[in-house]
Amino acid sequence: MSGTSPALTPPADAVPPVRHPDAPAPGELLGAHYGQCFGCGDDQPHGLHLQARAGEGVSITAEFTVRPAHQGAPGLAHGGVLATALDEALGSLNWLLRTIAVTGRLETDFVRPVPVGTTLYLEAEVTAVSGRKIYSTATGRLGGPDGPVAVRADALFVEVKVDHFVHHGRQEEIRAALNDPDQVRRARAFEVNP
Ligand SMILES: CCCCCCCCCCCCCC(=O)SCCNC(=O)CCNC(=O)[C@H](O)C(C)(C)COP(=O)(O)OP(=O)(O)OC[C@H]1O[C@@H](n2cnc3c(N)ncnc32)[C@H](O)[C@@H]1OP(=O)(O)O
Repeated sequence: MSGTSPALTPPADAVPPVRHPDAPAPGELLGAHYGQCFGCGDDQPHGLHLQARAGEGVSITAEFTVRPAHQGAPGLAHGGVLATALDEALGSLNWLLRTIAVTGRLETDFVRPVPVGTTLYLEAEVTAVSGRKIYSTATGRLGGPDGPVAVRADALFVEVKVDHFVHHGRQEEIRAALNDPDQVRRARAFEVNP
């Protein structure tokens, strides 16, 4: 069974997404938005270490290899881990729009079991934008970019200001992120919609 709930159907006044002129070129790695991010952070030992690559338009590709630490059932990936990989892939799209946004809603279909050792080939794209609301969709395929779909997700991200993190996050991490010597990562986190 699959389908998208009405909350994830763009309204009639939604417009196609516009790739930012300074977005990374197709084929370029996006890099992490925050070193400690569970989805993409290089400095996060427990993380998924997802590396997204810019595609055409407002799309990305990424690969995620399921490790023993990601199991739910014996030998199979935990669904929550797969949803995290999809969430991260979808979240990375916002860098191509140069918008900071957080996941408001994420609907996931688990179509096939994903064994440990498998590499999931993820593709994600923004489909529409309506004010602060960003609609996007993603798939994860087994064995290669043209392999069978194992997971898919539709999402609504909501644009926020940097204040969102300053108000809700812990001061020590915010300060560390502001002082990050990696200028691109700092720009991704804080300078896109002052
Ligand atoms: C320190 C480093 C910084 C890093 C920066 C990069 C960060 C990247 C991180 C990436 C990590 C990976 C990604 C992650 O894991 S992001 C982490 C997981 N997500 C969150 O923590 C978000 C928590 N939620 C919120 O903060 C608020 O609820 C938000 C900000 C989402 C909205 O509250 P806000 O008060 O601002 O706005 P609003 O309530 O007026 O809503 C606005 C519009 O949106 C519509 N709507 C809202 N929710 C839903 C829903 N569930 N279904 C359907 N629609 C929904 C709503 O109807 C309205 O529509 P309309 O009436 O206008 O038509």
